[in-house]
Amino acid sequence: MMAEAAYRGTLLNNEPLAKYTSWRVGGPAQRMYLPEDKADLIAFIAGLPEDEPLVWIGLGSNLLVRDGGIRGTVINTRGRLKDMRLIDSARVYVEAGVPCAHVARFCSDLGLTGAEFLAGIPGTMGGALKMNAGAFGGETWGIVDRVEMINPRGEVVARGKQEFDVAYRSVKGLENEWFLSAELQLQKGNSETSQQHIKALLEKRNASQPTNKPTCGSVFKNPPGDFAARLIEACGLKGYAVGGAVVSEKHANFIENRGNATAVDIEALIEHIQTRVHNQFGIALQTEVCRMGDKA
Ligand SMILES: Cc1cc2nc3c(=O)[nH]c(=O)nc-3n(C[C@H](O)[C@H](O)[C@H](O)COP(=O)(O)OP(=O)(O)OC[C@H]3O[C@@H](n4cnc5c(N)ncnc54)[C@H](O)[C@@H]3O)c2cc1C
Ligand SMILES: NC(=O)C1=CN([C@@H]2O[C@H](COP(=O)(O)OP(=O)(O)OC[C@H]3O[C@@H](n4cnc5c(N)ncnc54)[C@H](OP(=O)(O)O)[C@@H]3O)[C@@H](O)[C@H]2O)C=CC1
Ligand SMILES: C=C(O[C@H]1[C@H](O)[C@@H](CO)O[C@H](OP(=O)(O)OP(=O)(O)OC[C@H]2O[C@@H](n3ccc(=O)[nH]c3=O)[C@H](O)[C@@H]2O)[C@@H]1NC(C)=O)C(=O)O
Repeated sequence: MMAEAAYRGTLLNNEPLAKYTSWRVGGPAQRMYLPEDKADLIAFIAGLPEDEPLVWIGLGSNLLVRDGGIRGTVINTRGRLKDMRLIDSARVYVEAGVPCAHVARFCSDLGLTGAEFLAGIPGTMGGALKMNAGAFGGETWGIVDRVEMINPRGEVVARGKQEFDVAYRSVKGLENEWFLSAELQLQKGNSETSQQHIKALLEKRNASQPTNKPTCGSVFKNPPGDFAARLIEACGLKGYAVGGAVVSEKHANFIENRGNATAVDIEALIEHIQTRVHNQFGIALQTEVCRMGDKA
């Protein structure tokens, strides 16, 4: 590792990850780096051995970290890389650690429209770019113009949207590069209308999803032409539990941690659901949630 004086952020050893994931499960990170700001993160990565395994996390709202934890260095942007500013009339610069909800609010306050759908997505902009997070007809890459990325040598590269192969909850073209920031292209609109839109979307979401429970959102992607939740409910799996992990009674594509779930419980429940849906409907559900780390 590099000399301590060379960076301004915080380096933690053997840091438990459960408190950084919305499911509240996961073993320790061998090392975790909390950068002071973007320049500090670039310097930190440039100073690492090129073969140091790097894993990035934002708000951990789409992560299943296994109980054995993660080897190498976890870059945690939560509460860091949080600059956001208006570039010109309808363009916004946003760093990877900014929560999606803050982007939605910032844009609506400025009378810019297009980012309202981000309001209820409990992740960072970095996670939203990686996942092409979307809701209620909006998708992250629908409002992205260009991004700034970093590679394992600490080199920063500007990339245009056309360099990525973007689809439903999928972004290809990211080999060994991570997001530092994005430039969003919004439309001029009306602040009050945007705020009302956000309110309506949050109400809709709270009515159908267990937003106050520890979950990772939708566990599975929707298969073409159908809904994972419909299939899981039709298999009679609402309320089905493995250890502390249970299929939500409110929304069948959500798995709740009842308080004492382990990653093993959650993975076993995921596999059980896949088997049951496959046996009954012949459909192989694909996970949306990102699984990482070692088994305990
Ligand atoms: C209650 C609830 C509701 C949800 N609703 C939605 C929804 O409506 N729509 C939706 O799409 N998702 C939804 N999600 C899932 C989740 O919020 C999104 O996928 C979100 O974009 C994840 O962001 P994050 O910062 O938490 O990423 P994390 O979970 O921390 O990481 C997710 C992935 O992104 C990678 N990553 C993180 N930061 C970076 C970076 N800077 N550069 C490169 N890779 C990075 C990680 O390595 C990992 O592979 C929901 C989750 C919850 C808990
Ligand atoms: N704690 C739990 O049991 C659950 C947590 N989660 C998710 O886990 C992550 C960590 O939560 P927590 O430890 O409570 O941290 P915080 O409540 O401190 O939230 C961290 C950031 O996430 C934003 N956020 C929190 N909830 C939501 C939401 N429902 N929709 C949009 N943005 C949200 C917050 O925005 P703002 O500053 O505007 O409040 C804040 O910027 C968040 O993504 C949270 O949504 C999901 C389900 C259950
Ligand atoms: C939460 C996420 O994203 C969400 C996003 O918030 C919402 C709103 O746009 O639309 C998707 O959910 P979804 O497809 O389950 O949307 P919903 O409208 O709740 O349900 C779809 C259908 O499934 C049925 N349904 C839903 C829940 C349930 O328990 N049982 C059931 O049968 C509903 O009746 C409806 O006909 C995204 N999920 C996926 C996998 O695409 C996420 O990705 O983590």
